[in-house]
Amino acid sequence: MSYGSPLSSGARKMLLLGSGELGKEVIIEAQRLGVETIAVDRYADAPAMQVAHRSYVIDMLNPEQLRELILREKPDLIVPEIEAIATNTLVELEQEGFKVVPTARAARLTMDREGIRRLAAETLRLPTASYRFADSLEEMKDAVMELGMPCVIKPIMSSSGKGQSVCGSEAEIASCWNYAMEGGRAKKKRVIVEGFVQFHSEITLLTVRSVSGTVFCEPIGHVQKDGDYIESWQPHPMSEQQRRQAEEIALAITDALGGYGLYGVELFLTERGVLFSEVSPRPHDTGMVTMVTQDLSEFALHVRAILGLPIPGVRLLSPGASHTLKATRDHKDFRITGLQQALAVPATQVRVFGKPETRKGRRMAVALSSASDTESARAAAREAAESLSIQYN
Ligand SMILES: Nc1ncnc2c1ncn2[C@@H]1O[C@H](COP(=O)(O)OP(=O)(O)OP(=O)(O)O)[C@@H](O)[C@H]1O
Ligand SMILES: NCC(=O)N[C@@H]1O[C@H](COP(=O)([O-])[O-])[C@@H](O)[C@H]1O
Ligand SMILES: [Mg+2]
Repeated sequence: MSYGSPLSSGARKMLLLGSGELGKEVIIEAQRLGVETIAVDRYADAPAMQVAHRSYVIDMLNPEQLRELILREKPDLIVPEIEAIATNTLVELEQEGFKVVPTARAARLTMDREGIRRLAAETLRLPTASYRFADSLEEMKDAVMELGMPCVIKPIMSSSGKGQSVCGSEAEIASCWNYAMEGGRAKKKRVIVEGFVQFHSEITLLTVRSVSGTVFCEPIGHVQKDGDYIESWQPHPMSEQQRRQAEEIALAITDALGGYGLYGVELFLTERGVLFSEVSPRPHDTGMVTMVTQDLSEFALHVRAILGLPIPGVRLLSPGASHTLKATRDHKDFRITGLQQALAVPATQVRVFGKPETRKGRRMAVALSSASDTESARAAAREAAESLSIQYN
């Protein structure tokens, strides 16, 4: 394989659909290999746009706008960075000869919770939480009564916990439905109701499919609040049996989705074994920790894999942890403070995403620490993240 310099006629062009903090790191890694990068999102000045060669603001859920841009740019690689994309258009474009990462089908199936859950639980027979789908408050009531409480209600199209709630009593059913309707991103009024899993811990198993075969990273443990991640660490201690089950599940789901790229397989570790939760066909937020733990971060691995380059192995260089900084209100005029104190914590780095606006609960930065053990790394990353704050003017 050979290609010219970025912006020359022989350049290898990567177009990223979604331009958040994860995409920003993907673009940086692609540029390190001399790839021309184009960032796309629904709003201007998104993090990845700030480091790409050029960028576009479009409604990525609009099939015409998406097709028009891709035909204009003719990228060598189309790299979905979020779920909210007109994925049927990606399927068509793939049939027309474009390369969608890892595959257009993987993007389509993971775009909504129903596609991936039915593939995992019904086709592949992987163990998951019990679940039902519902299209109205009435149907949801029946599903909740059938599965029992507590249960978890999620819009079928949402991410980072948006519109997700735990229903603990009959009196809460209507407010859970309303919350899901507000938090879902598409017009679809459909929810998944899941039995509440009493897990000991939950992990992300980063799984890379490349020309060299499938490679697993060390498991990443994480803590979520309101459906969104707060801290993660690597490696997470697991028994031999748990590790075997986790890898079997990850191999089954990633083989079924196919293509080259890095997948984030989310799993619950429970008394009755390892359960599949969901999978991202792209770098995972909890995997930002790999920027300080591995020789190749999850972003470097994704880029290598999708370019068709070899990945002979991944080395964990040190235990490490990440801890997020989240905004507490919606604002346009703000400053991030506390870097002085945060970076005084030994073996610690910070990524400030550069998002143009805050929203309540929006992730704005992350602290990353390495240490001789994960507990010390967690304490350091927490201390650094808690030193940071957002000053709203
Ligand atoms: N059935 C369940 N039982 C118990 N906890 C759950 C269940 N489903 C989800 N959770 C909790 O909520 C978190 C977020 O859920 P999920 O991953 O389905 O949402 P998401 O919006 O897709 O998040 P993201 O986009 O960040 O991956 C999980 O990591 C877990 O902590
Ligand atoms: N759990 C998925 C996830 O973390 N996705 C990351 O968050 C961005 C959206 O952030 P925003 O909502 O703050 O714009 C996405 O673009 C991606 O980088
Ligand atoms: Mg998740």
